[in-house]
Amino acid sequence: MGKKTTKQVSGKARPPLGPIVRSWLVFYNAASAVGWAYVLFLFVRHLLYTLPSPTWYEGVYGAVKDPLKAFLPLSLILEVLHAATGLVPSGVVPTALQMSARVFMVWGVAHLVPKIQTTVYISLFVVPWCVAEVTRYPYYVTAVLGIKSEVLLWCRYTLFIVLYPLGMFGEALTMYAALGHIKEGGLHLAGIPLNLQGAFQYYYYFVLVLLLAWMPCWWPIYMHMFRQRKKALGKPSTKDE
Ligand SMILES: CCCCCCCCCCCCC[C@@H](O)CC(=O)SCCNC(=O)CCNC(=O)[C@H](O)C(C)(C)COP(=O)(O)OP(=O)(O)OC[C@H]1O[C@@H](n2cnc3c(N)ncnc32)[C@H](O)[C@@H]1OP(=O)(O)O
Repeated sequence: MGKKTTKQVSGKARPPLGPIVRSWLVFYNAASAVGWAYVLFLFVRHLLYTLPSPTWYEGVYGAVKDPLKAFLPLSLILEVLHAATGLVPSGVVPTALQMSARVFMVWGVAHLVPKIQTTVYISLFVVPWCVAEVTRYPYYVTAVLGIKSEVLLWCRYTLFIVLYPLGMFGEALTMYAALGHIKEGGLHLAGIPLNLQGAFQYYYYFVLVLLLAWMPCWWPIYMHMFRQRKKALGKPSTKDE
């Protein structure tokens, strides 16, 4: 009833954000941007220390693992909570799939399978994650504050076209390579080898099923991003909705 609403990329009309929600989202998005920028910084610093060595990639996981292990599970919970409570108009399912996929890659694959940590595959997904997030979160900060930044808007809804397939293939290759090590009994928890004769032998099948699920789960999210892009960067509609 005469309530002021704004219509945005999500296509959902929603009332303007209150000061507490706005402040929280600015804080959360700014902190996330800093977190991802820090991971990218650790990666670049590692490159500067190790290049042109042909084995530069071996220490990448060691360089970036601590912040990733700490803040990815927290951001999974918060992003899903934001979407589920309507604080942000994101879909709960794509958000939950996207974030749990990342937590799984770090904790369920890289952490548990030490032999995978020194492979080049780690860089194939960590770099696309970082590049996507150092533009996505600053874009959200400007969106929440009502600031228009054409550059951030363009980056948020364009870079994913390349980064998403790259990240997905990096993740899939990592899982595929990890399967071989898991079969050989290369599953470790806190440095202790896990007994593959016991319940942990099922972990091989668990990772295999997820690897097979990656493609069908990834494609709808990628298509979702193209729809968002069309709404964000497409020609403005002349129709008044
Ligand atoms: C053990 C279980 C494991 C299960 C795994 C199952 C398999 C899953 C396979 C998945 C494959 C994943 C591959 C992937 O990991 C590879 C990569 O990520 S590579 C790097 C490139 N990636 C990206 O660019 C994607 C980054 N992620 C996202 O964009 C989101 O997570 C996603 C859910 C995919 C899409 O987000 P969303 O729907 O929210 O789109 P929008 O950004 O357009 O937002 C819509 C509106 O909501 C507002 N919004 C959203 N978040 C915020 C926020 N934090 N603060 C403020 N506002 C926010 C946004 O502004 C839009 O608002 P409006 O409509 O008003 O304009």
